[in-house]
Amino acid sequence: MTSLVKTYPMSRRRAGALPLNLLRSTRDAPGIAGVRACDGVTLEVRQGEIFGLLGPNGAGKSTVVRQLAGLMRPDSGTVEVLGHDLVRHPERAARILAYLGQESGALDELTVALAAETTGRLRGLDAASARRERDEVLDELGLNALAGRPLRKLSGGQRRLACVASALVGERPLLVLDEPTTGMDPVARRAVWAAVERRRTERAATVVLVTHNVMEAETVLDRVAVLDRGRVIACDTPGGLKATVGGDVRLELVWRDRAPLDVPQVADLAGKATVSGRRWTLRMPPEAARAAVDVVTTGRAFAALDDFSLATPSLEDVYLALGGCGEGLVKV
Ligand SMILES: Nc1ncnc2c1ncn2[C@@H]1O[C@H](COP(=O)(O)OP(=O)(O)OP(=O)(O)O)[C@@H](O)[C@H]1O
Repeated sequence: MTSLVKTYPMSRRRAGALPLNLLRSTRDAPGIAGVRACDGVTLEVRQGEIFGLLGPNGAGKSTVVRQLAGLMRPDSGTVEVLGHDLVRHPERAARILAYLGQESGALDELTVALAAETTGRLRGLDAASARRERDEVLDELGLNALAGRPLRKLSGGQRRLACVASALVGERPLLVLDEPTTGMDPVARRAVWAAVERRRTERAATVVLVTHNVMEAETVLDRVAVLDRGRVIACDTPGGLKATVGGDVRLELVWRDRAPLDVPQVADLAGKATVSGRRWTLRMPPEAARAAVDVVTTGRAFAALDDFSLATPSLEDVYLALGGCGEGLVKV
C-alpha cells in the first residue's frame, strides 16, 4: 500500500507498470517536465471484491492499472499483490493476474478460438485444459459463431468480447480489466458483467476494472475509487459515493404542450425547475418529490402531463458531477 507516482516524460515513450495496493502520491517526484498521470495513488483492494476505477478521460485510470499489472514501473510507490512486490518483481505479475488492456494488439492475427486457447497455454494449461476452458468461455460469452474468425476481421465490439474471453482463460486470482465492455452491444455487455460476477462468486477471484459504463457496473461493483488528475478523490461503496452527491431525488416532468401554470402548485414547481422545452427537471428531497408527484398526477395537471419519472441519485450522477467540474465531488 503505497503512494504511486507516475510521470510520463514529454518525449513519447511507452512503458508499463503497476500495483494492487496503490499508492498515494507525493509531489517530490523527479523534476521531469511531463504529465503527472498518477499523483500519489494509494488504494487497497480486498481479496474477493470487484473494485472499479471511475473518472473522466485522462484521469490516470489506465496508468494505475498498468502499474498494478506490472506493465509499467512507477516512479515511486509500491504495488503489492497477494504478497508479491510487483515493482521489484514485475515478472511475477503474469502468474498472479490476468490483464485486459485497451488494445487487442498481439492477438489480432489469431482466430477467436485460437486466441483463447493460446492464452490458456501461455498461462500454463495443458492442451486439453486449454481447449476445455476455451470452449467454456466462448460459450459463456456467446462467441461460438465467431470462433473461427480472426480478431482483425471482427467489429470493434466483437473483437473486444474476444479479448475478454482470452483474458478469462487460465484462471488467475486477480483480473485487471481496462474498459472491458467498450464498444459492445447490450447483450455482450451483460454477458461480460455476468462473467465477471461469476468469477468472483464461483472462483473467489478479485477484480479491478476501469469502466465508463457506470450504470451497468454499479450493479457488480463492491467499491469504487474515483480518480481525477492522477489522484483518488473518493473511494467508497456505490451507495456511499451516491450519498456524497446528496439525498435529493430527481423528478422529470414532460408536459404534452404547455405546463398548466394556472394551477398554483404547478406554478410553484416552475420556480424550482430547470426547464428545457417541454421537460422540467427538479431535484428535491424525497418528501417534496412525493408531494410534487401527487400534484402532477391529479386533475388538470395530470391531463397536461405527457410523462414523468422519479429517480434516486445514480453512480452516473456522481460521475457526471465529477466530469462536469473536474474539481471533485459536487452536489448535483
Ligand atoms: N504514453 C504516454 N505518454 C505521455 N502521456 C501519456 C501517455 N499515456 C497517457 N498519458 C497521459 O497521462 C494522463 C493519464 O492517462 P490515462 O490513459 O491513464 O487516463 P485514463 O483515465 O485511463 O483515460 P481514458 O478514460 O481516456 O482512458 C493523460 O493526461 C494522458 O494524456
